[in-house]
Amino acid sequence: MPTASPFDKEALRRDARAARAAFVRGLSAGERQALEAALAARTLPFLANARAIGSYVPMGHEIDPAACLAQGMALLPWFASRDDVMHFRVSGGPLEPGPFGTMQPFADAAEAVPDTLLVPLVAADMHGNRIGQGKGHFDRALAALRAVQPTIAIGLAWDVQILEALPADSWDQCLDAVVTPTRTLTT
Ligand SMILES: Nc1nc2c(c(=O)[nH]1)N(C=O)[C@@H](CNc1ccc(C(=O)N[C@@H](CCC(=O)O)C(=O)O)cc1)CN2
Ligand SMILES: Nc1ncnc2c1ncn2[C@@H]1O[C@H](COP(=O)(O)OP(=O)(O)OP(=O)(O)O)[C@@H](O)[C@H]1O
Repeated sequence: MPTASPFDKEALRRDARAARAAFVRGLSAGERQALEAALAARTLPFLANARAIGSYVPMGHEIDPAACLAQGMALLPWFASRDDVMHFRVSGGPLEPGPFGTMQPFADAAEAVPDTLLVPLVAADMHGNRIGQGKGHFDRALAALRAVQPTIAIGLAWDVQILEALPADSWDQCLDAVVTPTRTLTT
C-alpha cells in the first residue's frame, strides 16, 4: 500500500474540498435533490440487512444521506467534547450543535452500536481508501467497532469526489463500498 507524507494528504484534502464545493455550488436545488434520490436508490441494497445504521448530518457540501434512511431511524455521531472519541446515539429527537460544527443528539439519547455506517468523506478511490476531515474520527471508530463485530462502511459521495487512487496510511480503515448518484464501487 502506498504511504503518503502528511503534506500529500493535506494537499489532496484541500483540492478535493475545493472541487466538491465548485460542483455543489453549480447545482440547482432540484438537481441536488435528484442526485440525492439516486444516491439513496443505490445505497438501499447495502442497508437491507442492517440492524443499526450509523449516519451523519451533512455539513458544508457533503451529500445528504437522509433519503437513504427514509424507512427508519439512524444513529448519529456524538461527542462529549472535542477530545472525546466518537460515539453513536439514537436520532429522532431534537439535535444540538456538537463540538465539530455538526448537529448531534442530546446526551440523554440512547447510545447504540452500529453494524453499518454511512460515512461522509472528502475524497475516496476505487479501492475503498478515504480521506475525511483529518481528525481520524471514523478511522478510530471503525477500528474499535471492527475489533468487536463485522461492521460495514459505505462511503457516500458526489461523483467528483472519486479519485483514481489515494494514499493510505496504516491506520486508515477501508470502506466496503463507495456509492455516488451514478456509481456503486465495491472494494
Ligand atoms: N457531516 C459530518 N459529520 C461528521 C463528520 C464528518 O466528516 N461529516 N465527522 C468526521 O470525522 C465527525 C466529526 N468530525 C469532524 C472533524 C473535523 C471537522 C472540520 O475540521 N471541519 C472543518 C470544515 C471543513 C470543510 O470545509 O468541509 C471546519 O470546521 O473548519 C469536521 C468534523 C463526525 N460527524
Ligand atoms: N485507530 C487509530 N488510533 C489512533 N489514532 C488514529 C487512528 N486512526 C486515525 N488516527 C489518527 O487520526 C489522525 C487523522 O487521520 P486521517 O488524516 O486519516 O483522518 P481522516 O480519515 O481524514 O478523518 P476523519 O475520519 O475524521 O474524517 C492521524 O493523525 C492518525 O494518527
